[in-house]
Amino acid sequence: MRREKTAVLLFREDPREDLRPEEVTELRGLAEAAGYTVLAEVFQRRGRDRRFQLGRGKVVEAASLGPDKLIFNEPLSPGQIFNIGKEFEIPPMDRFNLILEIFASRASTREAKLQVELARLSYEAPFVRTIESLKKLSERPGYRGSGSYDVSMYRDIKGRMAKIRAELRAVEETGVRRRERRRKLGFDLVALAGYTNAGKSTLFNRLAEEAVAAKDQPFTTLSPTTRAVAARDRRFLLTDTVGFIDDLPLFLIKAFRSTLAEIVEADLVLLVVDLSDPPEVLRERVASCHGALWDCGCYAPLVSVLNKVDLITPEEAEERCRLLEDLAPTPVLVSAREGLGLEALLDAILEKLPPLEEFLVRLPASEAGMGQLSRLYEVAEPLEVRYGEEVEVLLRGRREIVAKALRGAERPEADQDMDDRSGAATAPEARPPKPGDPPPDGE
Ligand SMILES: Nc1nc2c(ncn2[C@@H]2O[C@H](COP(=O)(O)OP(=O)(O)OP(=O)(O)O)[C@@H](O)[C@H]2O)c(=O)[nH]1
Ligand SMILES: [Mg+2]
Repeated sequence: MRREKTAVLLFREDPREDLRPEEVTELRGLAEAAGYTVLAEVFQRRGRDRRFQLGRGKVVEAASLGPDKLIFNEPLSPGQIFNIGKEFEIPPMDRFNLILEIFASRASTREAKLQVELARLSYEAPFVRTIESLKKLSERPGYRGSGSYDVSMYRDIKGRMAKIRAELRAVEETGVRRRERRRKLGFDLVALAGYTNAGKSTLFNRLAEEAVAAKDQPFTTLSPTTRAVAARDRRFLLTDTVGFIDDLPLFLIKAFRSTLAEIVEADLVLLVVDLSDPPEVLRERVASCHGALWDCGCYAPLVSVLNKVDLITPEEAEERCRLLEDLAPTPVLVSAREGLGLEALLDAILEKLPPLEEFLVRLPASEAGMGQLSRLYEVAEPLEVRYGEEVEVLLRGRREIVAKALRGAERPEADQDMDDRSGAATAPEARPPKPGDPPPDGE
């Protein structure tokens, strides 16, 4: 088993300005989201120390607990990173490094991974340069403060960044095509969004378990963060995303957006809220989620998933629902961890997805007709099939998608990263002999 990672959090309070309690909660939340167990929180009210950010004594106190990382709330300068690492032999990091670490662990697509790597390099480049020059001055070689850099690394960074940019241009294109194709094949896309640590991934796993994963469907292995789910009589793709974080540094915004591409394409967004957050930050966080959704161009309908009800009393839950009334449309109370409220959530999801219609379709009882039939099965749910001189099939699905499948057109060439078994069913020669043969008429 992997040993757990530990950290001590260090906060410097400016003598002229109190530390906001939300800042403490947020740094703790970020550290936990990055997988650290927080051993202690250390506070000091003083002006900025040039060498260590906080006073030497406070850093000694933190270091004596023996954590893997010292996490500072305030941004560290390259010099401070160098000094702290050298003096206390525990790598320091600040809020930015922490957010980068979270993004790196969450990025699931190639594009997101590249964006995160690019953000990391552009952020660290000036640090590496400073640390290299400090190293040359220092008589102690082998310093490993903010990652282990070789002395010549700065020179390589610019080259690596250029390479990543080139690869990104190629990858962005395939992402767009993949999503288009998914849509053509009749899957609705449901995306989980919300503040970091709200419980999105926990809910994702629950829903994927609960709503029988559509095993026979070709998309179950799309990516670690997208699953095909069949709930009641509806199937959809469920996608987990990286959480929103307040005051995202500018250099990270692109990386963040690319992890959110799925949200922009979604037919429905589940906005997950941690209802156990203190009431004074709750509204602010939900509002900033709306802002982030708006910023990334997501205008899909929302279901508000008010999570972690197991941590509060029913009275508190009711009070907080009222508090969020105007910000949380279609609220559903759940506990992802305990599996409470999932049925009601599925009801809400199914109600909000674009409606399905029923169609009666007649196909020739030929090889070509059978090809069409299996293609229809890919994109719509068969309710009844009668075989006679013709094949009559009653289907439920989305009108425009059924129509396209019937035409058999729009078959993109063999695709990149999708496990697509539909190709076998509709070979090009098995397409309908008469184009536009029986149109779905909603009979
Ligand atoms: N008590 C309680 N804890 C929960 C519940 N749902 C999630 N958690 C806990 O909250 C923490 C964060 O959950 P995640 O599912 O990782 O949150 P997330 O929204 O995916 O976080 P990011 O990926 O960082 O944005 C974990 O420690 C979960 O075990 C819940 O219903 N009740
Ligand atoms: Mg998550």
